[in-house]
Amino acid sequence: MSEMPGDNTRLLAGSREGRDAGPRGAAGLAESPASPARERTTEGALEATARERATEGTPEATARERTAEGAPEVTVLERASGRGPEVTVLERAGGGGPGTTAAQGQAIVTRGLTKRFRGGQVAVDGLDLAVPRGSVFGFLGPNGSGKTTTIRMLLGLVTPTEGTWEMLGRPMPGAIPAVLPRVGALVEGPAFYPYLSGEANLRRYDAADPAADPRTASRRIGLALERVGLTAAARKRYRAYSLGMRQRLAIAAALLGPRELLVLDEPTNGLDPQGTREVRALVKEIAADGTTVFVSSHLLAEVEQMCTHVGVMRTGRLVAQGPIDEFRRLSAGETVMIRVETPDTAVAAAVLTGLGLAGVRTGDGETVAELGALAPETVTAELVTAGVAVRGLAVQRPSLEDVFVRLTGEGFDVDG
Ligand SMILES: Nc1ncnc2c1ncn2[C@@H]1O[C@H](COP(=O)(O)OP(=O)(O)OP(=O)(O)O)[C@@H](O)[C@H]1O
Repeated sequence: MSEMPGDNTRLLAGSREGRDAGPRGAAGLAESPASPARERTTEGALEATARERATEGTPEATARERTAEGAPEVTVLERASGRGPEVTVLERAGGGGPGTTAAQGQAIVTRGLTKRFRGGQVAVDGLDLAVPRGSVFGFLGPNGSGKTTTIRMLLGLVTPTEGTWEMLGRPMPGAIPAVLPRVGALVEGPAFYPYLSGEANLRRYDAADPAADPRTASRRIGLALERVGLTAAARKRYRAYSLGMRQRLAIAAALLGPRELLVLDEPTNGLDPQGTREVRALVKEIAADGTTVFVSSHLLAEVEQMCTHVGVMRTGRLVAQGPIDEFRRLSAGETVMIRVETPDTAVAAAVLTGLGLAGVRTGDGETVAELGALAPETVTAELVTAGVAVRGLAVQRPSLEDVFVRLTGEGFDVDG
């Protein structure tokens, strides 16, 4: 999505006025604006802040969960309100104590990054992002939640209204000339010529980069094609490429040169299932080579498959962030339910209550309870012994999506 011409937002630090500057025309940012207050936990732990987004005056409940022995602690402060809590689960930026700047362990750090478009639309609101080096960071959020705008700010294509950011340990946008050559990006797909081969297209692309040495172009292009698995199809015309091959060529264009960070905006959007699989596999391969990958998506399933870390956006705000394993651990700690399908709902309820299960309730042809530590086979045996006609029995374990919905109040597309 491109910025409106004449956007005259300005940097808080006042280093630039008026129009956005291109990547090479950017001036330095000064001090970071104050970040929102945030509950601190111990070194390496997750941090959490909760903000009320429901009605005033509701009682505040505090829940502290220790997920596992020695595991990072997640503090969830929530208001007992009708809607889900708004929780920011933030991993502390790379081991830095108070007073340290963005740690070298982070590929991207933002503080209070905000974009307000002309007309007042706040596309990104006070973003505090921490993307560890070596991670595959899934930037997850529904359409319109501010992912593209964030990526464009990170790359210096759109000027933030407020906030600061660092990439590869350097303050931006001042360090853009030094940093961007080490960053590959795919924001809007590059336009390729249909009648030229993949290789010839990359050659044109490479030639347009003033920083690229023409004497080493062939080597760069060969390596990029090899990296995305298109060496054999290098001389085929672009129009004969499948959707997946086309997207892999676009990623090759972002990989012309050694990159420490690859930024991909919805790289599987519009692809067929085969193309989607190819791109996901490629992302994993690139990450396995040591490149940090920051990839946006509106599909939770995709982020789950590809990513080691996740940041969740909703209406311009980052509502949860951390290693995907931590979210998995949270989901493992959630209540497992048992659902018994039976015409004998009252007897079944009595059996489950007798077994000490909590939250027993009956519905139309079913009895439901929290399974707790009991084995489902124990429950089944007791039901049968009591003469309950069991037509079906299901154990419902919460999914990662359940955790995200609880944390963010937001559902995600789960197809693909
Ligand atoms: N140039 C612009 N001028 C005004 N509003 C804009 C501009 N670009 C984006 N927006 C608005 O900012 C919000 C966030 O858009 P953005 O494209 O960043 O979201 P997204 O999460 O990437 O969604 P999508 O995947 O649909 O692009 C949207 O409401 C969008 O309409």
